[in-house]
Amino acid sequence: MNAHCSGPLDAGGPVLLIGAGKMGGALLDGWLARGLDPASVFVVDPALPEFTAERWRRAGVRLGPQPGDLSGPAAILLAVKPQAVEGALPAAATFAGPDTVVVSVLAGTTLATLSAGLADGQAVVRAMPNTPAAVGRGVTGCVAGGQTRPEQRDLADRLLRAVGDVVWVEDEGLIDAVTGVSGSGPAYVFLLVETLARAGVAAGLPAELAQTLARKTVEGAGELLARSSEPPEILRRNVTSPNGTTAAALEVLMAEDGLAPLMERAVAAATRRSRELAG
Ligand SMILES: NC(=O)C1=CN([C@@H]2O[C@H](COP(=O)(O)OP(=O)(O)OC[C@H]3O[C@@H](n4cnc5c(N)ncnc54)[C@H](O)[C@@H]3O)[C@@H](O)[C@H]2O)C=CC1
Ligand SMILES: O=C(O)[C@@H]1CCC=N1
Repeated sequence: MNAHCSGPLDAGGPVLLIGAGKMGGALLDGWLARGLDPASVFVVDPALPEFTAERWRRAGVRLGPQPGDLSGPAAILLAVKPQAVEGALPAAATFAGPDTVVVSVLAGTTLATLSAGLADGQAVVRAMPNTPAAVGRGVTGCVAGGQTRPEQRDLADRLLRAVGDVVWVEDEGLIDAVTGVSGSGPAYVFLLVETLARAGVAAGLPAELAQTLARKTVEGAGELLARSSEPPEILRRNVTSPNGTTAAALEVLMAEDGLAPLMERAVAAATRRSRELAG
């Protein structure tokens, strides 16, 4: 697993995180878990919960740096909500130096928007991670701006790889669909747990038992998928006895109006929303 590559994570210089909520916080925890020197990590976030701030402060992370405390970090990781980009980009521009790579995880925020708020020629990477990053099992799709040098792209890759796998695309237009599949994807899986549990209740199970069964089923299936070299289709077939119970369920799920068109519509909606956010 890439998140567990050998040797402590080395960014070759300070790293500034702007926005340390769910996604930024997961990245920061991943960096610390991978051995990045906490004294080289700076965080700007005006609304951190005190217990989170205290945990990072105690780890040695430096919170709320002023421009004089840090100039030209190796990387700036931007992880505010897309709607807050206009407030956060000036801060990034203030701290960035000519060799800083600015890595954004903001949904629907294009390389052009990022570049417009930064100095001419600033290296920029647009990335789309997902929340399993919080347990080192994320997957991030990225695209690098034209001004980004190979070593800056490598640094972005190392920082994102600290929390899971990383894939690069050359065409920025693909990032909207990456968002629709893997950025938002964990929510679809959690909804599956919720709806499977509800269906269990409808089939006669007590609610708590249905929730346990649904949750453990998705956890176990995910782990089996992770550990198996078989494609999901084979793992599905392994559950399905001819004329058995699974076949009966799959007849519903794989019908013309079953899960496939529903998932296609859901991913298309997320992809479309990512494009809308880009304006
Ligand atoms: N949550 C998810 O599943 C994923 C989120 N993303 C992207 O990550 C970004 C952050 O999302 P979440 O972490 O879910 O949101 P969040 O609300 O948990 O975190 C955002 C953080 O930014 C801080 N913030 C707001 N304005 C700021 C400013 N001007 N300067 C510094 N910090 C500021 C807030 O206090 C907050 O802690 C979004 O752009 C989202 O599109 C990307 C992939 C997955
Ligand atoms: O819902 C969102 O907009 C963000 C981006 C991908 C996951 N969460």
